[in-house]
Amino acid sequence: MPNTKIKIAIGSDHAGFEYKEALKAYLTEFDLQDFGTHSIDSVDYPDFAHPVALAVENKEFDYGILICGTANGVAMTANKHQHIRAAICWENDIALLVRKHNDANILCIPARFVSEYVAKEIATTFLTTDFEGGRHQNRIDKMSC
Ligand SMILES: O=C(CO)[C@H](O)[C@H](O)[C@H](O)COP(=O)(O)O
Repeated sequence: MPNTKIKIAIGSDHAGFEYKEALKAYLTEFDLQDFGTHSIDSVDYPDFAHPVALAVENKEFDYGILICGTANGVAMTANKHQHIRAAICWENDIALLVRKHNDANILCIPARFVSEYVAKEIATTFLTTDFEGGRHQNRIDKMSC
């Protein structure tokens, strides 16, 4: 039987490590691959954001999830990659809209500013909401410079 689960690349720095572990345990209906980090020892977020973004850019994974303290470092790093639309989400409706309107393909969670409950809610919404297309596709087409 083929594995039809949605494939997710997940990564974090030390600030996001505990939420990454919680999401791995929670998102059991998805096929998650952990790109690290693997402890709370201090690390540099680009060392994890680049590999996750590259894996999504290369279409090896459907979506990415990146977690750091504010989510800004991982988002800035991931958005350096072609065809990556990494979106910082801190509440559920934003996760909904970055999928519906922006076709975001990497979810960035600010671990130091949202509860674990909200992080799980955001991740579920992000991974189960479809892009609306239409006028939003036109706008995405204009993003590249
Ligand atoms: O939030 C961040 C900046 O975008 C980073 O992800 C880090 O988590 C943060 O800078 C870590 O700070 P620390 O003082 O080294 O723990």
